[in-house]
Amino acid sequence: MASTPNRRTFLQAAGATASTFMILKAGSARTYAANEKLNIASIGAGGRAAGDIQAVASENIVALCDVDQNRAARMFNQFPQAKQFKDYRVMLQELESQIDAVIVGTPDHHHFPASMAAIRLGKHVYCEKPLTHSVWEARELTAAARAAGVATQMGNQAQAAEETRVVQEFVMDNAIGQIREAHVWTDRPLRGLSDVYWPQGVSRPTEQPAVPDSLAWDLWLGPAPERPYHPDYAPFKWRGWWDFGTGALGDIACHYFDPVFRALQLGAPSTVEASSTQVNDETYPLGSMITFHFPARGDKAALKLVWYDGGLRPPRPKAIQEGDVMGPNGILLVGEDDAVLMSDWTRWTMYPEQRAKDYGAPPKKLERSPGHHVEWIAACKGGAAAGSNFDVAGPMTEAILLGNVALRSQMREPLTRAQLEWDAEKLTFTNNPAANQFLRREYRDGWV
Ligand SMILES: NC(=O)C1=CN([C@@H]2O[C@H](COP(=O)(O)OP(=O)(O)OC[C@H]3O[C@@H](n4cnc5c(N)ncnc54)[C@H](OP(=O)(O)O)[C@@H]3O)[C@@H](O)[C@H]2O)C=CC1
Ligand SMILES: O=C1CO[C@H](CO)[C@@H](O)[C@@H]1O
Repeated sequence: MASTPNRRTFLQAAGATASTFMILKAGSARTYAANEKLNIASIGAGGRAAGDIQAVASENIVALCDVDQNRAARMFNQFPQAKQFKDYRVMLQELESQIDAVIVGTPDHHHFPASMAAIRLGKHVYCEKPLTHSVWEARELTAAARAAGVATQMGNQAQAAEETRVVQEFVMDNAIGQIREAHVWTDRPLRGLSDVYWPQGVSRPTEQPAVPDSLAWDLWLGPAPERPYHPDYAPFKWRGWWDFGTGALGDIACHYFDPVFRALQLGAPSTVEASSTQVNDETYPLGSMITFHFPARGDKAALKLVWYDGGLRPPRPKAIQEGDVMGPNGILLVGEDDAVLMSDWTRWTMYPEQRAKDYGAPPKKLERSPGHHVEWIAACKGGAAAGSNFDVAGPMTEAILLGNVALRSQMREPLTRAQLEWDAEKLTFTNNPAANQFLRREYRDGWV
């Protein structure tokens, strides 16, 4: 099933920004016959992208694009009929009329250019988390997807899980009373006490090893400023570098903030403030704490949400006895009378134990998901919007990435430890204009 010409809803004016070319043809959505399959292209075929491709393999996988032929080899072999590319710009141009939907499973610095290129052609998009690299990009991409009327999903798969429904039902049932405080923590970028997932708090390597034969380094860099190849960037370790990744916060918060945002119906924060170990211009710090304040919403009280990474954790609440595990990653909602709900991301548990026994389980009120990728495929075929469509994922990504702006602002005198006041409507910090420079980034020519 290929896109019909009237599925192409955008005309890109040269040099225009996303918000300047929202041209959507009425009635452009097409209908799908029963059992008709989507034609899907994937940008990224190794790493996480391989998992995303497998998850939609019941559709037609028509094209695979990866800058590293070795890492893509497994998917290339599994889908021999798929056309192979190294440059997604070329792929989208050549196969425009044969593609319905696109997966973006690249490192974070490509999420916006790749997703935006697909949306401009009227393609449905599944983009890995975090939705974008900068706050501005999240706003632009969300607006573009909405205007194009394409089906979208961000890759925070736990949004579809049973446990994410359960915590919402706990809160709907007022199980621990009004929630004014929440804490979210991760071990990233550390792996235990003596290992790391990826480097942070380091400076740029000076050695210049040869680029592996299988890797198109300039395409890997894409929109990011030019620099020599180093294995400390690709694969996987790009997460800790400002130019490529979004640090521990960008890596994990799209998973762990999601149930908090859903259960407590959070939108934009009113303030954000960071405290961390040393920050430099190359990498995110080794450890940080970021505090977000959210205003009251309907019957829900104002909320303080604190993020911890690099192995930092919140103080143990009274309700959780010493000896009870507060693992390397977790989420804590603090209610009234010392009651809390805590998750290790697989299961939510209420404390104190006796209160949990007396309460039991919350009434089942929410519809269950058929699966995260299944939701997106159904939405592409005209079904309901997926749970992390960009209207949901975009605003949460914006809020999360504000934390990185607060972190980076610490480097600039006189911004040290400033509490940044956020005007979401105007996409600007009102009390600290110097911080606004970190809301967006520059791109190399030819990418956005
Ligand atoms: N939802 C989830 O549970 C998970 C999500 N993720 C997300 O998935 C994304 C990818 O992460 P991860 O798989 O660890 O990263 P990798 O570094 O392994 O990159 C994934 C693949 O994309 C390729 N790639 C890199 N740049 C391009 C490009 N310009 N065009 C096409 N392909 C490209 C990589 O090639 P190369 O080997 O050369 O880099 C690699 O094969 C991230 O956004 C991450 O946050 C990651 C893990 C789990
Ligand atoms: O879920 C995940 C598992 O860990 C990876 C490394 O931190 C993340 O990128 C990914 O989103």
